[in-house]
Amino acid sequence: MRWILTQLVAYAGLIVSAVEVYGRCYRTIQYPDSQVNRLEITPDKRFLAAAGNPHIRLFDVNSNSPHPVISYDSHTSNVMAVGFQCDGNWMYSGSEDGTVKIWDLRTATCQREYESRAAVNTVVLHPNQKELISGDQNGNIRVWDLAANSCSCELVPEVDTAVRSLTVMWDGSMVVAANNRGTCYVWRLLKGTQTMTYFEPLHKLQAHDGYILKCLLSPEFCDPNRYLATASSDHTVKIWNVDGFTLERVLTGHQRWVWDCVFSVDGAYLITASSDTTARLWAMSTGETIRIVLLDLRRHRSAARTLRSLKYSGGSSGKRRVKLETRNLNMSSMIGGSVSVEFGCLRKYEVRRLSARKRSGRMVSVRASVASSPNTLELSKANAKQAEKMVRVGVLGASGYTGAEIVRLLANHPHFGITLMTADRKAGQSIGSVFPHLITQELPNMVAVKDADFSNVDAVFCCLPHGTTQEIIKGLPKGLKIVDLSADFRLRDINEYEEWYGLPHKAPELQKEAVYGLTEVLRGEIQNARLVANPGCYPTSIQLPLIPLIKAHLIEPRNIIIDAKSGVSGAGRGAKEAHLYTEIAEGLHSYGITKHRHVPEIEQGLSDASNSKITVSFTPHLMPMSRGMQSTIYVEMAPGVKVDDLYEHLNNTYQGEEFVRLLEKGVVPHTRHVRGSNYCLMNVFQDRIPGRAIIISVIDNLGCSTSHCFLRVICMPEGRNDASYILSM
Ligand SMILES: NC(=O)C1=CN([C@@H]2O[C@H](COP(=O)(O)OP(=O)(O)OC[C@H]3O[C@@H](n4cnc5c(N)ncnc54)[C@H](OP(=O)(O)O)[C@@H]3O)[C@@H](O)[C@H]2O)C=CC1
Ligand SMILES: CC(=O)N[C@@H](CCC(=O)OP(=O)(O)O)C(=O)O
Repeated sequence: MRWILTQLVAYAGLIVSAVEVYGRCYRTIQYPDSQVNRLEITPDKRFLAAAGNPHIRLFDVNSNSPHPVISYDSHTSNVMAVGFQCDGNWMYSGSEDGTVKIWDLRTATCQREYESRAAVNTVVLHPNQKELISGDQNGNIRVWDLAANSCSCELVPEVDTAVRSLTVMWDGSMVVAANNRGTCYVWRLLKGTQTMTYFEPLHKLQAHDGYILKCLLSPEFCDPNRYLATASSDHTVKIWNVDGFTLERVLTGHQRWVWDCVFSVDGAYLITASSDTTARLWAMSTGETIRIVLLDLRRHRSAARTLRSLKYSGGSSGKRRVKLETRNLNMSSMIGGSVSVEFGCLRKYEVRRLSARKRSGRMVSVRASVASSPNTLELSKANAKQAEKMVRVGVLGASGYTGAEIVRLLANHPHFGITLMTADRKAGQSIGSVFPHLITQELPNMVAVKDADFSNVDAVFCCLPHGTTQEIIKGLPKGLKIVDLSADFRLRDINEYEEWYGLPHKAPELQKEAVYGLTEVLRGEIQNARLVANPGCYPTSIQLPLIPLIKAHLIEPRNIIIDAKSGVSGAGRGAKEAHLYTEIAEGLHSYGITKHRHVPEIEQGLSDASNSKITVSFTPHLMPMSRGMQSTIYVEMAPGVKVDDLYEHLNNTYQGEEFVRLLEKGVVPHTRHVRGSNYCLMNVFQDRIPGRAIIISVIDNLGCSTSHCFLRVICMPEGRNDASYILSM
């Protein structure tokens, strides 16, 4: 038997590696400008579709050309689902942009588009080839009747619980939807009178405690036995007997989330793919692992999202089966998300005959190429515990104020493990000895940046002083996702950086790819960025209220006056005379008047919002408090605009945002109310001078700004609070 594993890596760079069962990668295809979420092979096995962001690209399976044959370009966000009509005449896709599309394969034109109104996570084609079924992030399942060209049915099994995966029985008799709460909903599919297919509720199955990332019904050749496989974030895959939905087996062995699974054509095997960087082949008869393939992620440690999906390209598509062409178990691969394993497709009788004749040979071949286990096994005990988590994080500058804050927020997080921490003067020390509140955490000791090993790191928080950061980031492995807390990559114009920071820019090339990490404003761009420049504390508190008001032309872009105050921790932990207790306590003072380094950052963000150059008067003050920040902003309203309009607009803008809150009218935000939190609280008041308004915005400089783009998402409510979402941020 020969398998092909195809592996996709989520971030820029490598995407598809095809791996034979012998463990040898025989082809790698680059998809340099996006992550890849899903792969699928055409029914004729000639082309591989890779769903990225926001495009889908088709590669010739049998060619060595690194270039796609064609690109499908009209989605505007991550494409999460892709598949083909059984004759390969058209392709369907579903995207986080909230649409399901149908494409003419040859001309790459979008023939139809259906609005789902929420990010689409999964789409399947009914075996009748006439209905698409989609599942979305808000928990809706919709049936799109292709003949009527409309949505013929809408089901909401659990409100606001993301539908992660859908699967239809090969004969079109049943559909299963799996969700983020570990629940499967099963419907019997009946021929409808008004609509093509009628969904009759059949069963509700609490399959896992964690998320179900993939559910899959067994193929035709498995009959009369029928199984449902569910792959979960709890590291297991469960096999359910569809007859009564009793638990048949629990497949244990993966060390991290299991993203995908696929049955062999005869249903005798299951292949699973996990973020532990392995794919496993399981015998359905015993539930044992026959083979583990280590997917080569050495260069792509950041790709926890990598091993998303396995798919089996052979077999039937219901009654209208795809052309069956191979006699032995050759596979034309396909994938979804990241990994695809493929067996060839055989007629039913051929499978039976072959499995009887060749099974032993197949087993030998499989056993012979068991791969070694991942590097995580070599880690120390503390590290190993952290490395088991979904995303492995390195904190550079963990002995500083912001670094410690990130360690505090991540140390007990279910999906994030801290596998590396660095310090400068404190290199060699434990985090508990520097910050005793972290003494109970099992974390690795801090090391100097030059001694850091990034082989078990997926993402890095760089909490180093500005000026030191550019060169350090330049030297980091290219596959890492980086959130830089310093100011070193915030200014697009490097001349401005040099002018305001008085330093030469040492990584102009990297500057071009850096994305400014103000989540509420630039979430889409941040999702695709490798290097995110976390906003400064003052700019965070100022831009969050002003950007929406400027964009909506509710305030004048001139005469903006900002009076801002910061706690002393804003200056970092390094010893400076100006920050001694005796210099700070019992008084306040202004600093950086007209020349504070945050001015160009604030003006950059506001100018982008207005599409014209905005200048501001900004004066920061140091307050005798350890943490907290207030910006009091005086603005001129546009003609005819009232304070209530500003209020309503901010209210609407931030309604869906967890961490930005507009207080009740008249309520004054206090820095004490946000201490230790991620929140930005704001309010808007009428000035006594007609036509002017006063905006007050408070944050915790160490909480809100430190953690702005990344941690805000980590702390998102259920549904978005998962590592895959964060890695795609
Ligand atoms: N404080 C705040 O409110 C905010 C700060 N920021 C930015 O975040 C970054 C970190 O700030 P903060 O945590 O306050 O700073 P700290 O001074 O508290 O910490 C700096 C960290 O960097 C390490 N470090 C210092 N110099 C070097 C060097 N040359 N090479 C390698 N490591 C070094 C220090 O190690 P050691 O302790 O061993 O010397 C320490 O771990 C800064 O760029 C800051 O501008 C961003 C948002 C808010
Ligand atoms: C009190 C104090 O000194 N604050 C710092 C800013 C702190 C901050 O968070 O700015 P960055 O994110 O750019 O480091 C200052 O005024 O320079």
